[in-house]
Amino acid sequence: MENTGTDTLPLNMISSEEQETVCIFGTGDFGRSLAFKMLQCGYSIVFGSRNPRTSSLLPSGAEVLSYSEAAQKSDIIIIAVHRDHYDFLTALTEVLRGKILVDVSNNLKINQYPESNAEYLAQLVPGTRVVKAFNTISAWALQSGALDANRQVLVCGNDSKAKQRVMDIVRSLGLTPLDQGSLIAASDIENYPLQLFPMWRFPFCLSAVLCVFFFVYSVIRDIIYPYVYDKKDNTFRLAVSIPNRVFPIVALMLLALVYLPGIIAAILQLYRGTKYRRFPDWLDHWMLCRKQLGLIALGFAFLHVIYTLVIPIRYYVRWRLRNVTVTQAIAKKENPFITSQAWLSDSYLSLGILGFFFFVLLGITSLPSVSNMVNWREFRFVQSKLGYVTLILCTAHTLIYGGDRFLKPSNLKWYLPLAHVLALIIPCTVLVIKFLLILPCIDKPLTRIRQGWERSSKLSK
Ligand SMILES: NC(=O)C1=CN([C@@H]2O[C@H](COP(=O)(O)OP(=O)(O)OC[C@H]3O[C@@H](n4cnc5c(N)ncnc54)[C@H](OP(=O)(O)O)[C@@H]3O)[C@@H](O)[C@H]2O)C=CC1
Ligand SMILES: [Cu+2]
Repeated sequence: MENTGTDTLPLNMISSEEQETVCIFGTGDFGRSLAFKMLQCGYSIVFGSRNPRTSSLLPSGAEVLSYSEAAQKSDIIIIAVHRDHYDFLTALTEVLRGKILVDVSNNLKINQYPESNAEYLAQLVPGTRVVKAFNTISAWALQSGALDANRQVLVCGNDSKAKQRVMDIVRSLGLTPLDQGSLIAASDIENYPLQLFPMWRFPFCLSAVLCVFFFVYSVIRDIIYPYVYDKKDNTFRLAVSIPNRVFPIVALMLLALVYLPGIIAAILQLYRGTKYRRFPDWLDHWMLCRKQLGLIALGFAFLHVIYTLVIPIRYYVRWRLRNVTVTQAIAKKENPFITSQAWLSDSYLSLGILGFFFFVLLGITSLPSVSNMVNWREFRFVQSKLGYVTLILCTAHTLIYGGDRFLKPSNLKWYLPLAHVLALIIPCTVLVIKFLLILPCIDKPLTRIRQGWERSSKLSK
């Protein structure tokens, strides 16, 4: 078989007038979209197809040949065919020898096959240089030019020259290649487009479960209980009062859960006496999604703030205020001003405002554009110190609110403060243990473990 002249020249030796020819196998959606884009960027395209004839669907300017004819036109061949149909390539082994095959395929499920599609292709057609690329870009995005969402093309392959050439093509299409290493990375790259918010799943599920639990609890307490015992219709509370009880509780619990894994990890390290042992998988995963947990908590805190701001304009609140005033006027009674009450109410509001302020600051510093501007130590300082300040303020806010509302002797019924007690268990535990951990008698051995002292002293023995 004879090769045409250009395909053996490296990219940088081709003069600017001469277009690089790239071959695309498969005239389906993806093959066409990629060809369209590449033609725009000055490549010349040869399609390989089972029935080579030009159709109106294909971009003009592209040649369509049979698979084996097309393969001879270029030393880069993009395989825009589904993995299930790769078999025909075995018959082309001789034509394809030494060429770069670009595997763009995706699967329908995560880990659908024992080996990645790219590794399978490399086994199927020995003597070729397989590079995985383009699978993270959709045909639609290529054609519509709507590439602001995801411009990143993950690339991997065992042959570094081949990989480099594919990355050059990616770059010339206005996309950003990201070198992921050897072909072993292909299975991760293939799973990537199939994942649905992997880091968000646990935080979402957890917050949904917490919301439902506290919502049901509040409905029983504020609506069903008064109805059964006093025949009072409190259903209007479903709209504002109950959400405004559920959201702050969930926000506080999630914020505490951001700091709980760090504490569990510290206890584990203290117990094991070394940092050189892997944490259990659940703890690892929990540590990795702390940022997502924190951002969801911030979302709930936002909702709590907004719901709280509308309290004065609620019909029920205005009605009660007027009613109490009128009743007192008729009875010629006056409410004494209780300074301790004023203190309690003002301090819990102030703690809430400050807690929210630090919470927002925490959220802002976790944005990549901000965290890129601080070094690791500064980032740790902000996320840890500021985080604990936020947690302390929000816990104190809830504590005073709960105490003020529910621990008055007249209100003290077992079912009343349960939600607040539950909400406070985790934050208080986290804060108490954190306080113990910074005591010198515990902090010193922990620091030694974290600096790897135990290991070096063991090694020197
Ligand atoms: N569509 C997308 O958005 C994306 C697709 N991909 C990947 O690109 C590859 C192609 O996808 P797409 O273009 O959407 O798929 P299509 O079904 O639209 O096209 C597949 C092409 O494969 C060729 N083919 C070769 N052998 C066979 C066979 N035995 N049966 C059927 N077709 C065969 C056909 O071309 P011909 O008739 O010319 O021989 C056909 O047009 C897939 O591996 C996919 O995972 C990756 C990222 C995004
Ligand atoms: Cu509050």
